[in-house]
Amino acid sequence: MTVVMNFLKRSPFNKYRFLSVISSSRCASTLVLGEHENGHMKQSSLSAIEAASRAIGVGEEENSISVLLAGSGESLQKAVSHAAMSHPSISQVLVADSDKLAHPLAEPWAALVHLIQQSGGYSHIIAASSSFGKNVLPRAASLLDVSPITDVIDISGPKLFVRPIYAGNALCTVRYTGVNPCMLTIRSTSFPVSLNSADSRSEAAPISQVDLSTFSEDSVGKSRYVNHTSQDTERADLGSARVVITGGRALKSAENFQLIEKLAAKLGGAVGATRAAVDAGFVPNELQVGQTGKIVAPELYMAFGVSGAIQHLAGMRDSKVIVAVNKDADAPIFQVADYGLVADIFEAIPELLEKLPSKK
Ligand SMILES: Cc1cc2nc3c(=O)[nH]c(=O)nc-3n(C[C@H](O)[C@H](O)[C@H](O)COP(=O)(O)OP(=O)(O)OC[C@H]3O[C@@H](n4cnc5c(N)ncnc54)[C@H](O)[C@@H]3O)c2cc1C
Repeated sequence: MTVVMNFLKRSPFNKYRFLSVISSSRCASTLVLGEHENGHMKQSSLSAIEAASRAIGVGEEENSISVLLAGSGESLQKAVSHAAMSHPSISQVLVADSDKLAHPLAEPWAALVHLIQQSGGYSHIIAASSSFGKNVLPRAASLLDVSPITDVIDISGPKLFVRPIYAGNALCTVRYTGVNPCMLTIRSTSFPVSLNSADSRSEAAPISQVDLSTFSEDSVGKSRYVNHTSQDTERADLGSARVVITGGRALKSAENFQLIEKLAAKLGGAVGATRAAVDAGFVPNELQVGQTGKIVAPELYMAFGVSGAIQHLAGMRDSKVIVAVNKDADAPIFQVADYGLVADIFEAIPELLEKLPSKK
């Protein structure tokens, strides 16, 4: 289905651009899968709306964007009110209110998307490349018998998308030539929502209830909700933080990793970790940055005792300013760093903690 057509060299990270063909059609009507927590639509879903509004509508006369929220109870109602005011491009908010959808489980959600597509006939369905989106979208695509395009970082036209391949060492341009809907997951770091466009509506978008009378029960009960743990809300969210302070295996223990946490607190940033640090049990898995962890692109990324393995770089190389501290002058992290310090982290971090002013 995917045909590689040409190769273009890309600098400075030795990336290559491929053009491959998957398929095409005209008018855009987009369904965005909205994730919500504590009565708020998540920032990553706002990025999915931003992606839909910025790019899918290119060259189209009209691009209507419907945002789908599912769940039950007060939290859903609050999230719906938030979503309806959250972005100027939203045409309507669709609400699927049912106990069967109380938790964001992939199987009932995929069945819901299938049901809505039957009546809505959307040209595009978009979700953020979060655990939720990566879980739901391929299942829904399978029910709709289309091939999804994942991890999109740029949209050149309604059916023309750019996505990284080979751990971010190459970029692939994909043309979708399949039938509707064209289904995408997008990297939220590539579609930041500007403060001007968020919260800039004077009136709430219309809200419609989804008719669930034909919702299939078959999908319910295939997976079971156990519990939900959420990151410490005091700390900046790793996926959207402006500053990320990351520690590697060199920290040696969970106790020493507190140096990274103290520095992050001082700079008002989020804590990140390499897979080696996670595997060694210094910090939980949710802090892992990289190919198999979170993708981040903060204003400032500081890496302490991180070698710069290709799988780690895949998750942070798009950061605006990269600072690396490593005692090995030949560590690969220095090849992507804007500022590098060859030093022992157990000397450098305490000195930084002492000399840096605290964030107000
Ligand atoms: C399929 C696959 C997926 C993967 N996904 C990820 C991923 O998502 N994220 C990820 O991070 N990794 C991932 N990895 C693992 C990756 O290949 C590396 O093993 C890992 O990133 C290394 O972590 P590290 O830099 O902390 O450790 P190391 O490679 O051991 O590097 C430690 C560094 O610390 C330096 N150092 C040691 N002591 C000090 C000191 N006192 N002061 C200063 N510097 C010091 C050393 O010079 C060295 O450069 C993946 C691997 C595979 C195979």
